[in-house]
Amino acid sequence: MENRDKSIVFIGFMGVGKTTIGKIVASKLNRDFIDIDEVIEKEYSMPVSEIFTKFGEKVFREREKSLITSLANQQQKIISVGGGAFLQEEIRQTCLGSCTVILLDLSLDGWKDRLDLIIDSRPVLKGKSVEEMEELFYKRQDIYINHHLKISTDSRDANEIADQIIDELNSI
Ligand SMILES: Nc1ncnc2c1ncn2[C@@H]1O[C@H](COP(=O)(O)OP(=O)(O)O)[C@@H](O)[C@H]1O
Ligand SMILES: O=C(O)C1=C[C@@H](OP(=O)(O)O)[C@@H](O)[C@H](O)C1
Ligand SMILES: [Mg+2]
Repeated sequence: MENRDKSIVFIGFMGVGKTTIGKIVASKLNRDFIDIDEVIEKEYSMPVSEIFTKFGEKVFREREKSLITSLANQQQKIISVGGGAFLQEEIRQTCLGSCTVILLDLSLDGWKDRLDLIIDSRPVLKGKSVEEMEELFYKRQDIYINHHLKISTDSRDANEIADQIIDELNSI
């Protein structure tokens, strides 16, 4: 598949802006946008946090895997996956092999400034101390190492970041 036909997959830690920026990039490129969490929430008619409590994380992870692996081969989609999706080897391999994977990067300090916005809706953060969240933040960076393009999002608004992504996509 030509690079320009490949779907784009946004990865990165929860709260970096995958959903927000993916949506803007899709709209600017006039492409379909798929947020995996939103699809699963619609299927279950409940937020991810409730899916975790009622059905367990394993059920969520299985659905996340089947959706991503079936969408990754489609052309020209813009897909935002949850921050934990790349924990699964099969998801990583499929996305890296078939799509352009863009890592949205954010410093720990930048991330902490956003914590209030996400704390109530991310079950993985529930009940964790700041130290435990920091540990998770650094541990998760290992799964994001493999990507095709990395974009820093510190102190920049989502629209500006989306424009940079579109510029950089033209040069790969
Ligand atoms: N570049 C940005 N600057 C400031 N706030 C942002 C930026 N990108 C996203 N946000 C805000 O951060 C929160 C998490 O964004 P979201 O797109 O849901 O992240 P993710 O999908 O990576 O978890 C939202 O409240 C969103 O409005
Ligand atoms: O990192 C994770 O394990 C998760 C991230 C969330 O998505 P965002 O990265 O969009 O917040 C969502 O999939 C779920 O709460 C689990
Ligand atoms: Mg999201």
